[in-house]
Amino acid sequence: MVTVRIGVIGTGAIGTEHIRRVEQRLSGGKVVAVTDISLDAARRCINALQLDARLYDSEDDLLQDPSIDAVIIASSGPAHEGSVLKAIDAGKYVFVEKPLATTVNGCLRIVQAEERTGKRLIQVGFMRRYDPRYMALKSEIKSGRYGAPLIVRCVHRNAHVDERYTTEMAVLDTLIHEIDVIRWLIGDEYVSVQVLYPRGTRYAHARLQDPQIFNLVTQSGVVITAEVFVNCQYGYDIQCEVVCEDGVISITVPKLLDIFRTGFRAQPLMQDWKLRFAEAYDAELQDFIDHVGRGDEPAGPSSVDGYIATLVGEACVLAQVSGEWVTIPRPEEDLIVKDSLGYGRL
Ligand SMILES: NC(=O)c1ccc[n+]([C@@H]2O[C@H](COP(=O)([O-])OP(=O)(O)OC[C@H]3O[C@@H](n4cnc5c(N)ncnc54)[C@H](O)[C@@H]3O)[C@@H](O)[C@H]2O)c1
Ligand SMILES: O[C@H]1[C@H](O)[C@@H](O)[C@H](O)[C@@H](O)[C@H]1O
Repeated sequence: MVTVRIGVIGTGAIGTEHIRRVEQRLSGGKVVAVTDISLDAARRCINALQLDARLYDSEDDLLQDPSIDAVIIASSGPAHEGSVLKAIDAGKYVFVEKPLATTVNGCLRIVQAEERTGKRLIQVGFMRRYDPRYMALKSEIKSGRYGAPLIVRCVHRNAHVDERYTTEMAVLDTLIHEIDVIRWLIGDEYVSVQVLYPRGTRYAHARLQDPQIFNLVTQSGVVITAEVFVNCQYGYDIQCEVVCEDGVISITVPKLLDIFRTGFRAQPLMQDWKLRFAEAYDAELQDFIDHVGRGDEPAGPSSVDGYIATLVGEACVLAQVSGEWVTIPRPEEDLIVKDSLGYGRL
Protein backbone atom coordinates (compact mmCIF):
# COMPACT_ATOMS: atom_id res chain seq x y z
CA MET A 1 0.00 0.00 0.00
CA VAL A 2 1.52 3.33 -1.07
CA THR A 3 0.62 6.78 0.18
CA VAL A 4 -1.85 8.34 -2.25
CA ARG A 5 -0.69 11.84 -3.19
CA ILE A 6 -3.76 14.01 -3.58
CA GLY A 7 -4.40 17.35 -5.29
CA VAL A 8 -7.52 19.30 -4.33
CA ILE A 9 -9.47 21.53 -6.74
CA GLY A 10 -11.84 23.80 -4.81
CA THR A 11 -11.04 24.71 -1.23
CA GLY A 12 -14.39 26.08 -0.07
CA ALA A 13 -16.54 24.54 2.67
CA ILE A 14 -16.37 20.86 1.81
CA GLY A 15 -12.97 21.04 0.07
CA THR A 16 -11.49 22.26 3.34
CA GLU A 17 -13.38 19.58 5.31
CA HIS A 18 -12.09 16.84 3.00
CA ILE A 19 -8.51 18.10 3.28
CA ARG A 20 -8.83 18.17 7.06
CA ARG A 21 -10.03 14.59 7.14
CA VAL A 22 -7.30 13.32 4.80
CA GLU A 23 -4.63 15.08 6.85
CA GLN A 24 -5.95 14.53 10.37
CA ARG A 25 -8.24 11.51 10.50
CA LEU A 26 -7.77 9.14 7.59
CA SER A 27 -4.79 7.01 6.68
CA GLY A 28 -2.92 6.36 3.45
CA GLY A 29 -3.38 9.76 1.81
CA LYS A 30 -1.52 13.07 1.77
CA VAL A 31 -2.71 16.37 0.31
CA VAL A 32 0.29 17.59 -1.70
CA ALA A 33 -1.29 20.40 -3.74
CA VAL A 34 -4.34 22.63 -3.83
CA THR A 35 -5.91 25.17 -6.15
CA ASP A 36 -9.07 27.25 -6.25
CA ILE A 37 -10.40 29.77 -8.75
CA SER A 38 -10.08 32.14 -5.80
CA LEU A 39 -6.43 31.93 -4.81
CA ASP A 40 -7.37 33.73 -1.60
CA ALA A 41 -9.65 30.83 -0.68
CA ALA A 42 -6.81 28.39 -1.38
CA ARG A 43 -4.37 30.41 0.73
CA ARG A 44 -6.90 30.65 3.57
CA CYS A 45 -7.28 26.89 3.54
CA ILE A 46 -3.52 26.28 3.52
CA ASN A 47 -3.07 28.66 6.44
CA ALA A 48 -6.06 27.43 8.44
CA LEU A 49 -4.92 23.81 8.23
CA GLN A 50 -1.19 24.61 8.22
CA LEU A 51 -0.86 22.48 5.13
CA ASP A 52 2.45 21.43 3.73
CA ALA A 53 1.10 21.55 0.16
CA ARG A 54 1.92 23.34 -3.09
CA LEU A 55 -0.43 26.10 -4.19
CA TYR A 56 -1.10 26.04 -7.94
CA ASP A 57 -2.47 29.06 -9.82
CA SER A 58 -4.70 26.87 -11.95
CA GLU A 59 -6.13 23.38 -12.14
CA ASP A 60 -4.25 22.86 -15.42
CA ASP A 61 -0.93 23.31 -13.62
CA LEU A 62 -2.03 21.10 -10.74
CA LEU A 63 -3.13 18.33 -13.12
CA GLN A 64 0.23 18.42 -14.94
CA ASP A 65 2.04 17.61 -11.67
CA PRO A 66 3.27 14.02 -12.22
CA SER A 67 3.64 13.43 -8.48
CA ILE A 68 -0.15 13.61 -7.98
CA ASP A 69 -2.00 10.27 -8.08
CA ALA A 70 -5.54 11.44 -7.40
CA VAL A 71 -7.63 14.60 -7.21
CA ILE A 72 -10.51 15.63 -5.03
CA ILE A 73 -12.80 17.98 -6.97
CA ALA A 74 -14.84 20.09 -4.54
CA SER A 75 -15.55 23.19 -6.62
CA SER A 76 -19.11 24.36 -7.33
CA GLY A 77 -21.26 21.94 -9.37
CA PRO A 78 -21.08 23.70 -12.79
CA ALA A 79 -17.25 23.54 -12.68
CA HIS A 80 -17.09 19.76 -12.14
CA GLU A 81 -17.38 18.56 -15.74
CA GLY A 82 -14.38 20.51 -17.06
CA SER A 83 -12.17 19.51 -14.15
CA VAL A 84 -13.14 15.82 -14.26
CA LEU A 85 -12.50 15.60 -18.01
CA LYS A 86 -9.08 17.22 -17.64
CA ALA A 87 -8.23 14.96 -14.71
CA ILE A 88 -9.14 11.85 -16.75
CA ASP A 89 -6.93 13.15 -19.58
CA ALA A 90 -4.09 13.59 -17.11
CA GLY A 91 -4.57 9.98 -15.91
CA LYS A 92 -5.53 10.88 -12.34
CA TYR A 93 -7.98 9.04 -10.10
CA VAL A 94 -10.90 11.35 -9.28
CA PHE A 95 -13.07 11.82 -6.23
CA VAL A 96 -15.69 14.37 -7.32
CA GLU A 97 -18.34 15.91 -5.14
CA LYS A 98 -21.96 15.67 -6.26
CA PRO A 99 -23.29 16.38 -8.81
CA LEU A 100 -20.92 14.59 -11.18
CA ALA A 101 -21.91 17.27 -13.71
CA THR A 102 -24.90 19.59 -13.94
CA THR A 103 -26.08 18.31 -17.36
CA VAL A 104 -26.84 14.81 -18.63
CA ASN A 105 -24.64 15.40 -21.68
CA GLY A 106 -21.81 16.52 -19.44
CA CYS A 107 -22.15 13.32 -17.41
CA LEU A 108 -22.17 11.21 -20.57
CA ARG A 109 -18.99 12.93 -21.80
CA ILE A 110 -17.36 11.95 -18.50
CA VAL A 111 -18.64 8.35 -18.59
CA GLN A 112 -17.35 7.96 -22.16
CA ALA A 113 -13.97 9.57 -21.43
CA GLU A 114 -13.51 7.25 -18.44
CA GLU A 115 -14.54 4.26 -20.53
CA ARG A 116 -11.89 5.09 -23.14
CA THR A 117 -9.19 4.73 -20.48
CA GLY A 118 -10.28 1.10 -20.01
CA LYS A 119 -10.61 1.38 -16.23
CA ARG A 120 -12.63 3.03 -13.48
CA LEU A 121 -11.05 6.24 -12.27
CA ILE A 122 -14.00 8.07 -10.74
CA GLN A 123 -15.88 8.01 -7.46
CA VAL A 124 -18.78 10.42 -6.89
CA GLY A 125 -19.38 11.90 -3.41
CA PHE A 126 -22.75 10.26 -2.72
CA MET A 127 -21.70 9.78 0.89
CA ARG A 128 -25.05 8.59 2.23
CA ARG A 129 -24.22 5.14 0.85
CA TYR A 130 -21.48 5.06 3.52
CA ASP A 131 -23.65 6.38 6.37
CA PRO A 132 -24.16 3.68 9.04
CA ARG A 133 -27.88 4.47 9.32
CA TYR A 134 -28.54 4.25 5.58
CA MET A 135 -26.43 1.08 5.43
CA ALA A 136 -28.51 -0.45 8.24
CA LEU A 137 -31.71 0.61 6.49
CA LYS A 138 -30.56 -1.03 3.26
CA SER A 139 -29.64 -4.25 5.00
CA GLU A 140 -33.07 -4.40 6.72
CA ILE A 141 -34.83 -3.91 3.38
CA LYS A 142 -32.63 -6.58 1.79
CA SER A 143 -33.35 -9.05 4.60
CA GLY A 144 -36.82 -9.56 3.12
CA ARG A 145 -38.39 -9.51 6.62
CA TYR A 146 -40.58 -6.55 5.74
CA GLY A 147 -41.75 -7.60 2.29
CA ALA A 148 -41.62 -5.19 -0.63
CA PRO A 149 -41.14 -1.43 -0.16
CA LEU A 150 -44.31 0.47 -1.13
CA ILE A 151 -43.80 4.11 -0.12
CA VAL A 152 -40.71 6.15 0.81
CA ARG A 153 -41.09 9.44 2.67
CA CYS A 154 -38.08 11.74 2.79
CA VAL A 155 -37.34 15.04 4.45
CA HIS A 156 -34.30 17.10 3.47
CA ARG A 157 -34.11 20.36 5.42
CA ASN A 158 -31.28 22.88 5.68
CA ALA A 159 -31.36 25.68 8.29
CA HIS A 160 -30.84 28.34 5.61
CA VAL A 161 -29.18 29.04 2.27
CA ASP A 162 -27.71 32.21 0.78
CA GLU A 163 -28.86 34.28 -2.25
CA ARG A 164 -26.85 32.14 -4.69
CA TYR A 165 -29.20 29.20 -4.10
CA THR A 166 -32.04 29.05 -6.66
CA THR A 167 -35.21 26.97 -7.11
CA GLU A 168 -33.40 24.71 -9.58
CA MET A 169 -30.57 24.03 -7.11
CA ALA A 170 -33.06 22.31 -4.83
CA VAL A 171 -32.68 19.44 -7.31
CA LEU A 172 -29.02 19.17 -8.33
CA ASP A 173 -27.59 20.44 -5.06
CA THR A 174 -29.98 18.98 -2.52
CA LEU A 175 -32.56 16.41 -3.73
CA ILE A 176 -29.79 14.66 -5.67
CA HIS A 177 -28.81 12.91 -2.41
CA GLU A 178 -32.28 11.36 -2.17
CA ILE A 179 -32.32 10.57 -5.90
CA ASP A 180 -29.14 8.54 -5.52
CA VAL A 181 -29.64 6.95 -2.14
CA ILE A 182 -33.20 5.74 -2.71
CA ARG A 183 -32.40 3.93 -5.95
CA TRP A 184 -29.47 2.38 -4.07
CA LEU A 185 -31.73 1.47 -1.13
CA ILE A 186 -34.56 -0.14 -3.04
CA GLY A 187 -32.78 -1.19 -6.26
CA ASP A 188 -35.30 0.42 -8.56
CA GLU A 189 -35.21 3.14 -11.25
CA TYR A 190 -37.51 6.16 -11.45
CA VAL A 191 -40.12 6.56 -14.17
CA SER A 192 -41.96 9.83 -13.41
CA VAL A 193 -41.90 12.92 -11.24
CA GLN A 194 -44.17 15.77 -10.21
CA VAL A 195 -43.33 18.85 -8.15
CA LEU A 196 -45.69 20.68 -5.80
CA TYR A 197 -45.01 24.08 -4.30
CA PRO A 198 -46.60 24.58 -0.89
CA ARG A 199 -47.03 28.13 0.35
CA GLY A 200 -43.55 29.67 0.31
CA THR A 201 -41.67 30.58 3.46
CA ARG A 202 -41.01 34.27 4.07
CA TYR A 203 -37.33 33.36 4.55
CA ALA A 204 -36.83 32.39 0.87
CA HIS A 205 -34.76 34.68 -1.37
CA ALA A 206 -36.20 36.17 -4.56
CA ARG A 207 -34.91 33.40 -6.88
CA LEU A 208 -35.95 30.52 -4.65
CA GLN A 209 -39.29 28.76 -4.21
CA ASP A 210 -39.07 27.09 -0.80
CA PRO A 211 -40.23 24.51 0.30
CA GLN A 212 -40.82 22.07 -2.54
CA ILE A 213 -42.36 18.58 -2.62
CA PHE A 214 -41.13 16.04 -5.17
CA ASN A 215 -43.30 13.01 -5.91
CA LEU A 216 -41.40 10.29 -7.74
CA VAL A 217 -42.64 6.93 -8.97
CA THR A 218 -40.40 3.94 -9.70
CA GLN A 219 -40.63 1.18 -12.26
CA SER A 220 -42.14 -1.27 -9.74
CA GLY A 221 -44.63 1.37 -8.53
CA VAL A 222 -42.97 2.59 -5.31
CA VAL A 223 -44.02 6.19 -4.60
CA ILE A 224 -41.43 8.51 -3.07
CA THR A 225 -42.39 11.80 -1.50
CA ALA A 226 -39.45 14.07 -0.78
CA GLU A 227 -39.75 17.41 0.95
CA VAL A 228 -36.90 19.84 0.27
CA PHE A 229 -36.99 22.82 2.63
CA VAL A 230 -33.74 24.75 2.68
CA ASN A 231 -34.68 27.64 4.98
CA CYS A 232 -36.29 25.68 7.80
CA GLN A 233 -34.37 27.81 10.31
CA TYR A 234 -33.98 25.23 13.06
CA GLY A 235 -31.18 22.96 11.78
CA TYR A 236 -30.16 20.12 9.47
CA ASP A 237 -32.89 17.52 9.33
CA ILE A 238 -32.61 14.42 7.17
CA GLN A 239 -35.30 11.77 7.45
CA CYS A 240 -36.20 8.69 5.45
CA GLU A 241 -39.09 6.35 6.15
CA VAL A 242 -39.59 3.20 4.09
CA VAL A 243 -43.09 1.74 4.30
CA CYS A 244 -43.08 -1.94 3.39
CA GLU A 245 -45.73 -4.68 3.20
CA ASP A 246 -44.83 -6.05 6.65
CA GLY A 247 -43.38 -3.11 8.52
CA VAL A 248 -41.94 0.37 8.46
CA ILE A 249 -38.23 1.19 8.76
CA SER A 250 -37.05 4.74 9.24
CA ILE A 251 -34.10 7.03 9.81
CA THR A 252 -34.91 10.02 11.96
CA VAL A 253 -32.81 12.80 13.42
CA PRO A 254 -29.88 11.29 15.34
CA LYS A 255 -29.86 12.12 19.03
CA LEU A 256 -26.86 14.07 20.32
CA LEU A 257 -27.96 14.72 23.90
CA ASP A 258 -31.01 14.78 26.13
CA ILE A 259 -31.21 17.98 28.14
CA PHE A 260 -33.52 18.40 31.14
CA ARG A 261 -33.87 21.95 32.38
CA THR A 262 -36.55 24.03 34.13
CA GLY A 263 -39.58 22.17 32.87
CA PHE A 264 -38.06 21.27 29.50
CA ARG A 265 -36.74 18.13 27.90
CA ALA A 266 -34.68 19.16 24.88
CA GLN A 267 -32.40 17.61 22.28
CA PRO A 268 -29.87 19.84 20.49
CA LEU A 269 -29.94 19.52 16.71
CA MET A 270 -27.10 19.35 14.24
CA GLN A 271 -26.90 22.54 12.22
CA ASP A 272 -25.44 21.26 8.95
CA TRP A 273 -24.12 18.34 6.94
CA LYS A 274 -20.59 18.49 8.40
CA LEU A 275 -21.52 16.76 11.64
CA ARG A 276 -24.51 14.70 10.52
CA PHE A 277 -22.54 12.88 7.84
CA ALA A 278 -19.04 13.07 9.34
CA GLU A 279 -18.70 9.27 9.56
CA ALA A 280 -19.96 8.86 6.01
CA TYR A 281 -17.53 11.44 4.57
CA ASP A 282 -14.67 9.75 6.41
CA ALA A 283 -15.71 6.32 5.17
CA GLU A 284 -16.24 7.31 1.52
CA LEU A 285 -12.84 9.02 1.25
CA GLN A 286 -11.04 6.26 3.15
CA ASP A 287 -12.57 3.74 0.74
CA PHE A 288 -11.37 5.82 -2.23
CA ILE A 289 -7.84 6.17 -0.80
CA ASP A 290 -7.65 2.46 0.12
CA HIS A 291 -8.59 1.35 -3.38
CA VAL A 292 -6.26 3.77 -5.14
CA GLY A 293 -3.44 3.01 -2.68
CA ARG A 294 -3.72 -0.72 -3.43
CA GLY A 295 -3.65 0.02 -7.15
CA ASP A 296 -7.33 -0.98 -7.45
CA GLU A 297 -10.07 0.95 -9.18
CA PRO A 298 -12.38 2.99 -6.91
CA ALA A 299 -15.42 0.94 -5.89
CA GLY A 300 -17.81 3.61 -4.53
CA PRO A 301 -20.58 5.41 -6.44
CA SER A 302 -19.49 5.46 -10.08
CA SER A 303 -19.68 7.92 -12.94
CA VAL A 304 -22.72 5.94 -14.13
CA ASP A 305 -24.41 6.53 -10.77
CA GLY A 306 -23.58 10.22 -11.21
CA TYR A 307 -25.03 10.18 -14.74
CA ILE A 308 -28.26 8.49 -13.61
CA ALA A 309 -28.72 10.98 -10.74
CA THR A 310 -28.35 13.94 -13.09
CA LEU A 311 -30.64 12.29 -15.66
CA VAL A 312 -33.36 12.02 -13.02
CA GLY A 313 -32.46 15.51 -11.77
CA GLU A 314 -32.99 17.07 -15.20
CA ALA A 315 -36.47 15.54 -15.34
CA CYS A 316 -37.16 16.95 -11.87
CA VAL A 317 -36.15 20.42 -13.11
CA LEU A 318 -38.53 20.05 -16.09
CA ALA A 319 -41.27 19.11 -13.62
CA GLN A 320 -40.44 22.18 -11.52
CA VAL A 321 -41.01 24.39 -14.54
CA SER A 322 -43.99 22.64 -16.14
CA GLY A 323 -46.00 21.83 -13.02
CA GLU A 324 -46.94 18.57 -14.81
CA TRP A 325 -45.99 14.93 -14.30
CA VAL A 326 -42.81 14.38 -16.31
CA THR A 327 -41.64 11.03 -17.64
CA ILE A 328 -38.08 10.22 -16.59
CA PRO A 329 -36.01 8.81 -19.45
CA ARG A 330 -34.65 5.32 -18.84
CA PRO A 331 -30.88 5.34 -18.43
CA GLU A 332 -29.02 3.89 -21.41
CA GLU A 333 -29.22 0.09 -21.13
CA ASP A 334 -25.54 -0.73 -21.53
CA LEU A 335 -24.70 1.82 -18.85
CA ILE A 336 -27.16 0.36 -16.35
CA VAL A 337 -25.39 -2.99 -16.69
CA LYS A 338 -22.12 -1.38 -15.64
CA ASP A 339 -23.72 0.53 -12.81
CA SER A 340 -22.01 -0.02 -9.45
CA LEU A 341 -25.39 -1.02 -8.02
CA GLY A 342 -25.52 -4.13 -10.09
CA TYR A 343 -28.88 -3.19 -11.54
CA GLY A 344 -31.76 -5.35 -10.45
CA ARG A 345 -29.80 -6.89 -7.57
CA LEU A 346 -30.66 -5.87 -4.06
N1 LIG B 1 -21.77 15.60 -0.16
C1 LIG B 1 -22.24 16.62 0.56
O1 LIG B 1 -22.98 16.47 1.51
C2 LIG B 1 -21.81 18.00 0.20
C3 LIG B 1 -21.77 19.00 1.17
C4 LIG B 1 -21.39 20.28 0.76
C5 LIG B 1 -21.05 20.51 -0.55
N2 LIG B 1 -21.11 19.51 -1.45
C6 LIG B 1 -20.76 19.75 -2.86
O2 LIG B 1 -19.40 20.18 -2.91
C7 LIG B 1 -19.24 21.19 -3.89
C8 LIG B 1 -18.71 22.45 -3.21
O3 LIG B 1 -19.63 22.90 -2.27
P1 LIG B 1 -19.19 23.90 -1.07
O4 LIG B 1 -20.34 23.91 -0.13
O5 LIG B 1 -17.86 23.55 -0.58
O6 LIG B 1 -19.17 25.28 -1.88
P2 LIG B 1 -18.26 26.54 -1.58
O7 LIG B 1 -18.88 27.65 -2.36
O8 LIG B 1 -18.04 26.71 -0.12
O9 LIG B 1 -16.85 26.17 -2.23
C9 LIG B 1 -16.66 26.03 -3.60
C10 LIG B 1 -15.24 26.45 -3.90
O10 LIG B 1 -14.96 26.14 -5.27
C11 LIG B 1 -14.26 27.24 -5.83
N3 LIG B 1 -14.47 27.19 -7.27
C12 LIG B 1 -15.55 27.55 -8.01
N4 LIG B 1 -15.32 27.33 -9.31
C13 LIG B 1 -14.07 26.82 -9.40
C14 LIG B 1 -13.27 26.39 -10.49
N5 LIG B 1 -13.71 26.45 -11.74
N6 LIG B 1 -12.04 25.92 -10.23
C15 LIG B 1 -11.57 25.87 -8.96
N7 LIG B 1 -12.28 26.27 -7.89
C16 LIG B 1 -13.52 26.74 -8.11
C17 LIG B 1 -14.85 28.47 -5.16
O11 LIG B 1 -13.98 29.60 -5.26
C18 LIG B 1 -15.00 27.97 -3.73
O12 LIG B 1 -13.86 28.19 -2.95
C19 LIG B 1 -20.60 21.36 -4.55
O13 LIG B 1 -20.65 20.55 -5.69
C20 LIG B 1 -21.57 20.85 -3.50
O14 LIG B 1 -22.76 20.33 -4.05
C21 LIG B 1 -21.45 18.27 -1.10
O1 LIG C 1 -24.24 20.97 -0.94
C1 LIG C 1 -25.04 20.78 0.20
C2 LIG C 1 -24.88 19.37 0.69
O2 LIG C 1 -24.98 18.47 -0.34
C3 LIG C 1 -25.84 19.02 1.80
O3 LIG C 1 -25.74 17.65 2.12
C4 LIG C 1 -27.28 19.36 1.43
O4 LIG C 1 -28.10 19.15 2.54
C5 LIG C 1 -27.41 20.80 0.98
O5 LIG C 1 -28.74 21.07 0.63
C6 LIG C 1 -26.49 21.10 -0.18
O6 LIG C 1 -26.61 22.45 -0.53
